[in-house]
Amino acid sequence: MTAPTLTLTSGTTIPALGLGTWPMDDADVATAVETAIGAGYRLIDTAENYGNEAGVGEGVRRSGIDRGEVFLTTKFNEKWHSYDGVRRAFEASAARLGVEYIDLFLAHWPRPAFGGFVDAVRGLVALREEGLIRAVGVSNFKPAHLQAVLDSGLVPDVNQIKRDPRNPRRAELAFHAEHGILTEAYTPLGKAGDLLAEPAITQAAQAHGRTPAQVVLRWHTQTGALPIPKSADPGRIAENITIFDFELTSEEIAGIDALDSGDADVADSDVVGH
Ligand SMILES: NC(=O)C1=CN([C@@H]2O[C@H](COP(=O)(O)OP(=O)(O)OC[C@H]3O[C@@H](n4cnc5c(N)ncnc54)[C@H](OP(=O)(O)O)[C@@H]3O)[C@@H](O)[C@H]2O)C=CC1
Ligand SMILES: O=C(O)C(=O)[C@@H](O)[C@H](O)C(=O)CO
Repeated sequence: MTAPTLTLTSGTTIPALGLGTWPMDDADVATAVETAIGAGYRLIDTAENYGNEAGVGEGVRRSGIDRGEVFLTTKFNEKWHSYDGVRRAFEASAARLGVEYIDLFLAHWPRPAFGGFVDAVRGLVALREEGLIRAVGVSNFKPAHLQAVLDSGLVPDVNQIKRDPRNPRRAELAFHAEHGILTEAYTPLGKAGDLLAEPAITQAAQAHGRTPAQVVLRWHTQTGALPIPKSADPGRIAENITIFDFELTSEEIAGIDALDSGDADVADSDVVGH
């Protein structure tokens, strides 16, 4: 199954679900990416920090798909947080991936103590204007970090944050929506722990003849986020994208919404990151 597309604020289209690739190494990720593309995935998420961009590029090439058919996302670390640094980060990531352009390039963490994230976004916008990247992204940015970017007249296309039914991040999603920023959800399955045994999820799964993971991923897409589940298993890779042919009811969504722990289990991006 292929995911439908969404349109980003800058006009670029993006598949509505992607494959996460951390912590796969180059060899494992090449196999997973080739499998995922065969299963219909068109969005792959990687990062400089994962050390597997070369494997992602290899998987895309092995799949035989045209470069233009796949939406490649990668992220750069704090050491590149300056206007010119972002260009060098782009050149390094593009070389490892073996591509001429990157679809979505993200500042992986804001690292406010370093003081360069606004300049980094400015550098990303310049790369987008030159056609070297198609969309501008950030990750783990709090609304306050985004506000500093917005105050500089810059609007990222995407903020990738941790999100699952116990951590629905409603305030962040509302802020993103207000400013035309798409929310990507990382760790969307809560790492497939006991979340998947929650009755609100298993009951919906039973009602639709689906798995709990499919229900959680469908919840993400029906509540305004783009999930990037990681799997290295061919069966689960296919399972995770087969979610666009059923619809959760508003009662089922409300039941899953009620799993909100009220105390987001999220790393403090004023302090941690890379
Ligand atoms: N921007 C950031 O700072 C961060 C970004 N990320 C990105 O988000 C991606 C996803 O997040 P991640 O933390 O991996 O967590 P996920 O919530 O995607 O969970 C991944 C785990 O769930 C298992 N799994 C996958 N599908 C299923 C299924 N259908 N049924 C049961 N188990 C399943 C996987 O095992 P198996 O492989 O065996 O299927 C793996 O153990 C990362 O790979 C990375 O690309 C992650 C963390 C931080
Ligand atoms: O997975 C990510 O994107 C992260 O930022 C970290 O959670 C992860 O631990 C990492 O990048 C390790 O290299």
